[in-house]
Amino acid sequence: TRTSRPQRILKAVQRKATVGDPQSVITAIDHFCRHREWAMNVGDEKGSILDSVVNEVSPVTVLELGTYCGYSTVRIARLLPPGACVITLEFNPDYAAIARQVIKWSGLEDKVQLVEGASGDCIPWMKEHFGVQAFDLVFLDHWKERYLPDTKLLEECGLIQKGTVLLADNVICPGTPDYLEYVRNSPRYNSHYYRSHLEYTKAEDGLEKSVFLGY
Ligand SMILES: Nc1ncnc2c1ncn2CCCCCNC(=O)c1cc(-c2ccc(F)cc2)cc(O)c1O
Ligand SMILES: [Mg+2]
Repeated sequence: TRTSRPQRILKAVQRKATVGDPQSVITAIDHFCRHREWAMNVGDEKGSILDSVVNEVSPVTVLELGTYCGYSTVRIARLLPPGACVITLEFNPDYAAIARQVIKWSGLEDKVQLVEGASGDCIPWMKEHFGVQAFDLVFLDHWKERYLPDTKLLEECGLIQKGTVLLADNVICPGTPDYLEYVRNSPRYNSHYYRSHLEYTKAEDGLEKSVFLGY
């Protein structure tokens, strides 16, 4: 097919959503992915859980690993008060280009910093480049085998401090067994599993919320 799936998702947003209305962007993507073409957005069911965690934490600085088309970036940014922001890392330049347009359509570009690069390369530069002290919330939604090494990297870089909340997508499907084992058995995390479903399907999946307790 001539266009990519992310390009078709952007088209659905431009056709169905209202500029400056984040909820209409979210609704347009969910409708397209439920009725036209499945895509790996966190989706509406897990997205509601994400919303509740964002509201509970009311973070000032958020890190998102894995932007894709910007669906969860918009979900997070729309709930942030003025002065708060989400830094989102995307490895794939084609995905990043689409995400920038989706975020712009939602009118949330002032609350979002999209960085193109691999998590392992970018995380060590976070403090220096973005003046981040520590993240209040980290949403993990990138390569599933990178969840654990990147969590350890965030700890080593001092970007996770007492009270930082990690929220991980896909801990069942596709699954992140080594990450789950780590956060559930570490004395330095308090973990809770929010049972849900893989976006737009009946398959089980869920989000794991882990609060860092400090050293
Ligand atoms: N900054 C960075 N650093 C490292 N990797 C980076 C990155 N930025 C991007 N990536 C590379 C991530 C590529 C996408 C990751 N997400 C996934 O792979 C994913 C897959 C499914 C899925 C489930 C069942 C199926 F049958 C098929 C697929 C569902 C999901 O919700 C998923 O999030
Ligand atoms: Mg995911």
